[in-house]
Amino acid sequence: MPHMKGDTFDKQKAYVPKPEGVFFDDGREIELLHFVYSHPSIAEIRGSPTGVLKAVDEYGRTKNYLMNVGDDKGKIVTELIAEVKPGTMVELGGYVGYSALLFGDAVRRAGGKRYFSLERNPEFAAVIMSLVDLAGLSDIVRVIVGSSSDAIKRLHAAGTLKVIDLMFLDHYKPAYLSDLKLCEHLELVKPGSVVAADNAIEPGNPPYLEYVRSSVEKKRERYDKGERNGASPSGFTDRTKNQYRSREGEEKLSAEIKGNPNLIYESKLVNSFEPTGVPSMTSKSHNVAIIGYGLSAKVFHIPLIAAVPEFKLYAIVQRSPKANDDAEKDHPGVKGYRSSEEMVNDPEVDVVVVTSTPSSHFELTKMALEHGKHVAVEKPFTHTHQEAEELIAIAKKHQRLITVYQNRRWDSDFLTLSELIKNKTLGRVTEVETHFDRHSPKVSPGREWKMQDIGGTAGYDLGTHMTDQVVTLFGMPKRITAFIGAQREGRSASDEDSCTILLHYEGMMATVKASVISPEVKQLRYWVRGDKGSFKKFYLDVQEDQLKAGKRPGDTGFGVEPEDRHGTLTTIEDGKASSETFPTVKPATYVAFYNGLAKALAGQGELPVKAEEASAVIRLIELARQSSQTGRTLDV
Ligand SMILES: C[S@@+](CC[C@H](N)C(=O)[O-])C[C@H]1O[C@@H](n2cnc3c(N)ncnc32)[C@H](O)[C@@H]1O
Repeated sequence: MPHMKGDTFDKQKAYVPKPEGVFFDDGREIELLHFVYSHPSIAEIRGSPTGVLKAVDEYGRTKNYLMNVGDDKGKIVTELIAEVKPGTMVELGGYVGYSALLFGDAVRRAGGKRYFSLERNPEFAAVIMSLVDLAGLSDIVRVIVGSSSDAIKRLHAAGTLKVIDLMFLDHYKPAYLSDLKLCEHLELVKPGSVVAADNAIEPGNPPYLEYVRSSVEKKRERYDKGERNGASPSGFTDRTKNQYRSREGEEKLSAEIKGNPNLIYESKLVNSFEPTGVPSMTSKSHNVAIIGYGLSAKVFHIPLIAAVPEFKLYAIVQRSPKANDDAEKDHPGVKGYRSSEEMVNDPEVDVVVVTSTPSSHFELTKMALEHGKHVAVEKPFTHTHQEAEELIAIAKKHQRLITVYQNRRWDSDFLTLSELIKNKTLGRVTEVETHFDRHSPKVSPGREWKMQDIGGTAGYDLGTHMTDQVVTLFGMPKRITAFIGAQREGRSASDEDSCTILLHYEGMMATVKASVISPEVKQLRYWVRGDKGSFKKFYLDVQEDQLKAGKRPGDTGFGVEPEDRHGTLTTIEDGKASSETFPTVKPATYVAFYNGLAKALAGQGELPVKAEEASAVIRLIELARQSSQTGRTLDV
């Protein structure tokens, strides 16, 4: 798409700024008609869509603000029209006809037949008709007066509208999703249809964006549950919700419609400018800088960031690139920094992702926060929980967000287990075993150097993942007993490579286990028992291996566990046990972490992992190591 961040706006064509209070329906629309019809060049304007548009722009520049799509954003859609060549195009929300003139003309030039402009306000609709007539576009543009959902139903029932090749959504924000689902339901929007939505990011339309970006599986799950459009819109400000209320009354959404969950949307965000010169959409896109260019950056963070449209990989800090390992070569166009100090002074950086060695997390995170950046820290958050608390305080002071990449909260088998526990299938849980075992009896320095300066891999690496999962499900334990040591031959006990951590709860014990000596055909992952059932699961989540093999979020099968790896659910009825394979849920995938962060940055949700939660986990790891060193059970 042509208009990306960095493009400039031609100030000469700027409309007058949008006023804080009333900005439409105060007589300006009729005044616009008089302005156009009494224009000195009316003779040349007649019959010319471009001429009428020019006159409308002149009014917006010299008289009053108009909520038109404008020249810049308009270009994105006219280019789309030239590409898609729609036979039939529909716009929801016509206002004074700017988009109808611009796009109706483009549809005609691309060989299309019909442009429907749906406008709820009859006075605005009359303005559109008048300008369309003046521009000589009456043969192609039809203005339909009424609320979009009623109009769509009527056009469909009359057989006038059979398919929508291209749809432009620019009306009542909460109706974007309900009207899209209505069009899916009536099979007006079907495979091959293209939908362009204005203001999806700014001022924002989270329900719509979430829907078009959801997987078919997720949509189907909701559909099967009977989820319909909410009659009362959520996720919008009152100003947006009530925008047209005073004149038009309450907007009625077609709440009975469930849509077609089987459609797959390819979703793209495009940055541009409002006709006033205010950037549209760009303001909420965040430049990300990654500190460190090792496995974690390459395998996890970079592909996941690339999957979230609100983020742009902007810079990578790599201290010493090598001929065969050079971030700048691997990512042309991304800024390369040799030092984090230099990077944090770059005002373009919005979010810093810290993937360097764990012992450096504290200092680098502190520095980034103090330079006004939001920070996502790779796990383990810090070495000590005092450090973690200090970072939380610094983030608060600077009003920045801080989160920790505890990605295993989005392991598909963990989400499956969470479901089983939440819906009480297992009854009252009495024992949890969570394992991260492998058979690697030889020391492999490549894997472990990263953790050596904070005491080996066991507690801080695998321990933090698994403890975080347990705490996410059950909260903080009351006491802790641990054995953390070395299983590999010839290692001193302080070279921790394995751990058994017992987390004591009221009436429940959780065992967190990481072993490096575990000769098995298939490794145990979870064994969770309750008074109604038990869940046993082998194998690890597939995402890490898939990412390492080059598979990317959005690729077919990403995150999906093969059926022969699914877990077993055993339940008891009348004292008799029976077992069945229990399907692993379809994954939210690790992208959920960055999607959550984007939402939190937009003020539309909580952080995906709260730093306080990650700090509590570090505290448990510290206690576990202390318990192991002293041979005692410790209170938490
Ligand atoms: C942002 S303006 C449209 C601007 C227009 N597309 C352009 O670029 O020239 C939004 C319009 O949607 C109309 N509208 C709001 N809710 C509507 C609904 N449910 N059905 C049809 N039109 C609606 C408003 O009356 C307003 O004129």
